[in-house]
Amino acid sequence: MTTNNDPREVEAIFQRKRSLRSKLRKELQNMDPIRRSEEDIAIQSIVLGAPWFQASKILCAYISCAALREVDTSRIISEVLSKPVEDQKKLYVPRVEDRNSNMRMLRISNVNDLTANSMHILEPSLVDSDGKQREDVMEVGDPLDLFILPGLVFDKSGRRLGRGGGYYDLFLAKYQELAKKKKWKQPLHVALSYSLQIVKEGDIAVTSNDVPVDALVSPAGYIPISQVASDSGKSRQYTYPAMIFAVGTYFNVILELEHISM
Ligand SMILES: Nc1nc2c(c(=O)[nH]1)N(C=O)[C@@H](CNc1ccc(C(=O)N[C@@H](CCC(=O)O)C(=O)O)cc1)CN2
Ligand SMILES: Nc1ncnc2c1ncn2[C@@H]1O[C@H](COP(=O)(O)OP(=O)(O)OP(=O)(O)O)[C@@H](O)[C@H]1O
Repeated sequence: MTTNNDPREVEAIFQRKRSLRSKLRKELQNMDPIRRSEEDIAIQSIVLGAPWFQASKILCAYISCAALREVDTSRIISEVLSKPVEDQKKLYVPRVEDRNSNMRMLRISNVNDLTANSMHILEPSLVDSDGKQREDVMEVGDPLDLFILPGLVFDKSGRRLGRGGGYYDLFLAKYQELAKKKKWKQPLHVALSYSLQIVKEGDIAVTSNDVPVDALVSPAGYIPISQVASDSGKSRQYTYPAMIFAVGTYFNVILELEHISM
């Protein structure tokens, strides 16, 4: 991350971002639809099978918009919502508040909770079907485990370029503050990306507001970037004390058995 205060430098970065965004928008529009749907299936299968997804209890995900050529999340969303409410992961999805980059993440427990907004993206209403105020992720007493993030362009150092609204960067910054204040572990930030959306390092210009991701999921697999992401990718995590305990228990059992057979 760079701290840029010089307005000319910031303007140059915004210009580079705008031109990269328009290049990628075109490439996504031209992507072969069969390839796109194959990649949608591959990416979502990787997420659904991942230990960090399966273990997550509270997560935020985006509701994909086909017209924007976003990686499909419908299988992930329906998998979460297919469980009875009492066994369901708590799922929070974006709702745009205003034009000043403010969005909230509200809980849904059913796909019928969503209606299209002015940008044709499905969003939750403020109140649920019982007239109750929807739960906001910023007001949940427990830490979020996972963010499943959209974006237009990514690189393998964790840089992410969104659609230019700044909604996610602002929201992620606010959530990071909250987690820090509460002394919670930060949630894993995972972005979903078609293969053509990953560009070489150095191509994405960033400012100090851009929040990096921990990992990418592309059709080629899970791409961990941060140390937590590498650890989260392992299906079983043994800490040293746990290993010593396991080995100790093994020898105790052997000794007990020998004792019995004597
Ligand atoms: N599925 C999804 N939901 C989301 C986001 C997102 O990126 N994806 N957002 C993440 O911020 C917020 C909404 N922000 C958005 C920002 C721009 C556009 C959009 O239609 N952009 C057009 C270009 C508009 C223009 O510049 O004239 C485009 O990208 O083609 C949509 C949503 C909250 N919800
Ligand atoms: N933490 C923040 N606080 C205030 N403004 C912010 C913050 N993050 C981003 N913004 C503003 O949002 C606008 C767009 O930012 P940027 O180009 O980084 O968006 P993006 O990464 O494409 O979008 P998004 O974060 O929604 O995916 C900029 O004007 C930027 O100043």
